Amino acid sequence: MSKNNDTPSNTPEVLVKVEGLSKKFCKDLKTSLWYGVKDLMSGVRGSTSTNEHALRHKEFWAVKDINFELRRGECLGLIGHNGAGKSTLLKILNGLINPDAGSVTIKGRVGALIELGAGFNPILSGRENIYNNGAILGFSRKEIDTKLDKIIAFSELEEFIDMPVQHYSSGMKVRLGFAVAAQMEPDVLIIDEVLAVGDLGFVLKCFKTIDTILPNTAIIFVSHNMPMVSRICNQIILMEHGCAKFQGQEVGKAIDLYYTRFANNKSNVVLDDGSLALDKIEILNKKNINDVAQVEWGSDLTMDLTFKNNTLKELPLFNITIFDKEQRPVALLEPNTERSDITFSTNEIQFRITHENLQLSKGVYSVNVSVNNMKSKEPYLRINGVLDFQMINEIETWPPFLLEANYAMI
Ligand SMILES: Nc1ncnc2c1ncn2[C@@H]1O[C@H](COP(=O)(O)OP(=O)(O)OP(=O)(O)O)[C@@H](O)[C@H]1O
Repeated sequence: MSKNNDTPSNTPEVLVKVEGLSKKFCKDLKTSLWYGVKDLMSGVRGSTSTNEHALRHKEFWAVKDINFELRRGECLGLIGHNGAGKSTLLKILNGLINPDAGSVTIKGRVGALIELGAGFNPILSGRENIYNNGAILGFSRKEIDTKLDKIIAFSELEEFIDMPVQHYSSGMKVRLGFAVAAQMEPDVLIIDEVLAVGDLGFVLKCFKTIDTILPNTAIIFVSHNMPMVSRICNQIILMEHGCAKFQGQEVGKAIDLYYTRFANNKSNVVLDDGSLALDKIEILNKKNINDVAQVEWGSDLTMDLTFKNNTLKELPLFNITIFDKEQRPVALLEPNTERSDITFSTNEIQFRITHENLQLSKGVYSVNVSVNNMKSKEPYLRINGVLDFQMINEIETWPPFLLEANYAMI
């Protein structure tokens, strides 16, 4: 199949077209087998006893009415909670399972990296599996011969290439799988979460390869790793219980929605020696929507904190850290000193903390508070996730800060 097979208008051709795709599963094996027998019998009789769009007792939609088109040069990210239906959708696309409704049209060769080790014969060596997989992709033995060295070199498995794949580690299987899938120059490349088990060096190499092949390939990428998704995808489907909850090219918006689903206001006391207890923490200049405090980009972040003082005789040190949605610390609010304006009594400790012009980029953040002895740094109290807040801004960005900038002629 030609790689420069563009439509006359010069828009890259559509390589994947998915229309009304749905797949239902049954929660119970016995019932599922019984439905299977019933369907088989009605198939033999030539009647259709079931409506493919209806659910029977104990059935549920693993994938429900998914529609999209993907062109050469585009990368679709599939994100969503565990069990949302991402892998099922990929398996339908790869022809591993049949849908109950809808259709899939794929043009060209499909390279897939779906389940770890799937597609490999465990008793065959890495080298033999390369030939097997190449043949499945439609390459002749001669064509595979010409690509073999490149595939082995990419996988960095030279030493182990004649060992049975069943003795490979998870990372080694992924290396071999990705090397075959990518080096065979597929028209459509399907990648499931499997990249997560590769080491950093290999993942970086995979990204570089994806960048190289993307102009000629349509890629479908499933991941829970949002930095990876934002790095390579130009469109997203956020799946929830089989359905597309969000679909479009606003990658940042989809990622934001994904994170909001996991935001919770449950705090977690990880250390408490009883010296003091947090009574109240509140963001002041916020808009409250759906229980999540919203802070406008560029406005001040002001929080009031009140602690019940049980035994402390001297002002402690307060560390307030802001974490992003991946639980990476992104900022520490400058700790207090002995001279800071803090109400300190034998019953209560109270203060207002302000950071002016907060320029964290759009997204959900959480706040951790730790309290230590001012001099010895001995810990009294540490609470993770005391509150969540959402930065709001029109500009979608992935980097943690969106810094105000002035432009001038020079
Ligand atoms: N063969 C099957 N029989 C019955 N139920 C299945 C089968 N395969 C998947 N499911 C169910 O379908 C739903 C979707 O599963 P799927 O593996 O597609 O989710 P996912 O979004 O890929 O999840 P994860 O993020 O955990 O990989 C789940 O409830 C799962 O239990």
